[in-house]
Amino acid sequence: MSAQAEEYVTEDGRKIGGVMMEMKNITLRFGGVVAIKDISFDIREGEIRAIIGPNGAGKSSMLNVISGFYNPQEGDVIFRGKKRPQMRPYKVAQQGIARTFQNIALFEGMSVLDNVMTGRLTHMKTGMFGQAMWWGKAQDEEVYNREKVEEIIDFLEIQAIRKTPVGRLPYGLKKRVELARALAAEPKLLLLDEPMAGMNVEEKEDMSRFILDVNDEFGTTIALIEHDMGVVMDLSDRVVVMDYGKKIGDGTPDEVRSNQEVIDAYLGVAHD
Ligand SMILES: Nc1ncnc2c1ncn2[C@@H]1O[C@H](COP(=O)(O)OP(=O)(O)OP(=O)(O)O)[C@@H](O)[C@H]1O
Repeated sequence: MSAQAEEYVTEDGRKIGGVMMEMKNITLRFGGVVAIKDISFDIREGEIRAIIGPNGAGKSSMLNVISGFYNPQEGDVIFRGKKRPQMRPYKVAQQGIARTFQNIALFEGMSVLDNVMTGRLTHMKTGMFGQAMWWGKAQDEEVYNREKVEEIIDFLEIQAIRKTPVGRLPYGLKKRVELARALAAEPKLLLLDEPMAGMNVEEKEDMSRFILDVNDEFGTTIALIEHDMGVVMDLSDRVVVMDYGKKIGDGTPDEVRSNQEVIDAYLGVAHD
């Protein structure tokens, strides 16, 4: 556990609040494979929290538990003080949790704008029937959703490509569009699965800046999986380290860097 037990302000002036999400004694099995073994950790309001570890350590499985995609066989997920019952991922999304994927999951034939618009779906109240019956209200909602989406497109500096089909974009920009779509949901907790994977140095710098800006500007809490240790140590307030489904480290970047078990299992060995 990290030294910071109370709310605190980071060196760069960001406010970290109380516990937003608590993972308590989580165990997740796939048949005979134990992907997560009795892991507990928390995510605090406003922080950037990383999950690191070697391939197959269970990081994606953990992100999928947080997003409600997998239900652990044991343990509790506590969100803002309440135990979360087993629920479908779209219900979890409605609670304010959005994510991006390790392998980009966008609609390649659709424009950037339309892709980002799909991120608003959790906020749309009227639906198609309502739109037919109650045209005025649906139209107001559409205008509001458009404004939100345009705001995010400006924020992530993708105005110039807003009409471009996503399939034509280079990899780094697709990753940014995926971030835009997740942000369009106005999440309280944003989950990023390897946001830097496959990027060159310049693209990584851009993505790091956007992640920090999102956290700073919107106060969004962020949990991310990432293999680039330079990025992880620069961005994160605290880091959880997993190995073979177990938690072997948890703390500030400095604490984790000097943890011998973490060095032996991960930091001291070459990885992608
Ligand atoms: N849907 C699944 N069915 C069966 N086994 C799975 C499934 N998903 C993950 N596993 C297994 O669970 C373990 C943890 O996998 P997971 O993908 O969570 O690790 P990871 O740390 O995210 O790895 P990577 O860094 O390679 O993405 C592995 O042994 C993996 O083979």
